[in-house]
Amino acid sequence: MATAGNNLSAYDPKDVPSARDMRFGLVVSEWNDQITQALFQGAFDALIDCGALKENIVRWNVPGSFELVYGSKKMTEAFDMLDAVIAVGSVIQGETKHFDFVCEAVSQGIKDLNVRGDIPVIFCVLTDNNIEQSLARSGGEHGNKGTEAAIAAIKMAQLRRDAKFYKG
Ligand SMILES: Nc1c(NC[C@H](O)[C@H](O)[C@H](O)CO)[nH]c(=O)[nH]c1=O
Ligand SMILES: CC(=O)[C@@H](O)COP(=O)(O)O
Repeated sequence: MATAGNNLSAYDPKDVPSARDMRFGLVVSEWNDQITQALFQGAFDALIDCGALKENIVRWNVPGSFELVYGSKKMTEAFDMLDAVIAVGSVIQGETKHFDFVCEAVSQGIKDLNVRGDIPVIFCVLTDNNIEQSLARSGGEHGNKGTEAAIAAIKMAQLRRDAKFYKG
């Protein structure tokens, strides 16, 4: 099912582990900052709603979504006690094929960080045909992808902890 018909902001706190002792990094693209700021706020508010402390949330900005990969990589290296990183971006189709290359690079790059690294990096990057689709997914009619990303970050942070428990 597509996003349409799903509310990206819908979650039941009872189904989400407590984030009270978790630490999160958010790397936020400055391109389309009206959208990325709304995504950040959705993620931040959801983390707090699930028990995270403000002092345990760190934010870095990068110029564009292409730089989310490097920024997220350096964040995982800079703070070894982080439980998860959320990469926040908004890519909107323009006149050329540049959209395709940026989207491919950032999706593959973040995938690689998850495969090669230990800290989960959540893909909170909108890849839209137009600004209307972006607005609808950053607090509009389809909810906020930042909220969805925060819930994913908490769940993946807990999965990482569980995995370490079983590993011993
Ligand atoms: N067009 C968009 C970009 N383009 C910029 C790239 O992400 C990158 O910063 C530049 O190529 C320099 O390396 N970035 C977005 O996040 N969203 C766009 O719509
Ligand atoms: C995603 C992009 O890089 C794109 O918005 C840039 O616009 P254009 O393809 O018109 O140069």
